[in-house]
Amino acid sequence: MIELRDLTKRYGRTTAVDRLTLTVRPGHVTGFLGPNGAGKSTTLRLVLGLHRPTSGTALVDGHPFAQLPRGLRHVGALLDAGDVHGGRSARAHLRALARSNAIGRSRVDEVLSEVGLAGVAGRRIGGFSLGMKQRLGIAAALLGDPPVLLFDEPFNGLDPEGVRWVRGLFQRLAAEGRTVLVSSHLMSEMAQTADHLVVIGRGELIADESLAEFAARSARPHVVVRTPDPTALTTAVREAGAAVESAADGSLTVTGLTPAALGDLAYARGIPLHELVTRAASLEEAFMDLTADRVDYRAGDHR
Ligand SMILES: Nc1ncnc2c1ncn2[C@@H]1O[C@H](COP(=O)(O)OP(=O)(O)OP(=O)(O)O)[C@@H](O)[C@H]1O
Repeated sequence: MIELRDLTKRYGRTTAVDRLTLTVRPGHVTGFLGPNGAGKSTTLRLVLGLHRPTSGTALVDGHPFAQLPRGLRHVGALLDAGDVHGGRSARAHLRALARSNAIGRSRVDEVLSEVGLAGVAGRRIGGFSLGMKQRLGIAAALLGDPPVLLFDEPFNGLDPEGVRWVRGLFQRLAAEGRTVLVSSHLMSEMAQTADHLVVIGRGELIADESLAEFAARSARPHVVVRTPDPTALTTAVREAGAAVESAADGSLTVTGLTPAALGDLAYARGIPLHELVTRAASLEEAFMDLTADRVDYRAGDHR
């Protein structure tokens, strides 16, 4: 279990993490989401004791990580897959980690085959692709068979087969009763990976709930209509206080009216409708809505 209490980290005038209080529970894959610069990596680094909090606490199974001896047996983490000594072989890299954490040598070959790198165990890491480095980072996280695992953007550089494998691995680790926290800035990745979501923006907690609750709470149903008189319908919808957007295929997407209200409105104005369907907002849209006013970096934003 990971417990954050009022966790705050400031770098000069930037507040990267702002009074974050939450509990990440075992038995779940928890997706840790937020736009670029939201504070995800900083939070993971605080949990691992790589940075000191300005205030507040981060506990792993009741203790600050730095106080846990032989850390890899308590927490496995993949932070930056590129941050490894390129001159070493994959096996030598993992053996060094195993030695300093009092983990048996045989475990190295076990995790190498688990992540699919057994065939290249003797090759220099410097020649590895990004996807192979991600697999090596995952092997390092698994090395100590820890109850708590943290992964920062683990899908970077993985091919579709790799993505599917990582998803299955996370789900298995959670089913074994471990705490699995996975950061990403892409909701679409998390929708198929996590069963619980923690969303932050500008260092603050925005949501902490199951994937199903997130979808239900944030769903903003749209009604998609086709009419031979889109101009009249657009005017009518706007006069009714709802929003409407036209698509390249000629359809209109209406937000803020039920299908019945929209049908009645068109009937009252004598506007024929040729199609009327409801469409749930995607999780990606729900995420964008939720974080819209907490995005630091937006294309076309001149500040
Ligand atoms: N060492 C540091 N010194 C100064 N500012 C920092 C440092 N590390 C992070 N920050 C700032 O803290 C904020 C949060 O950054 P962080 O990397 O934790 O976000 P993130 O959610 O992981 O983003 P991304 O999805 O882009 O990786 C950003 O404004 C960043 O510029």
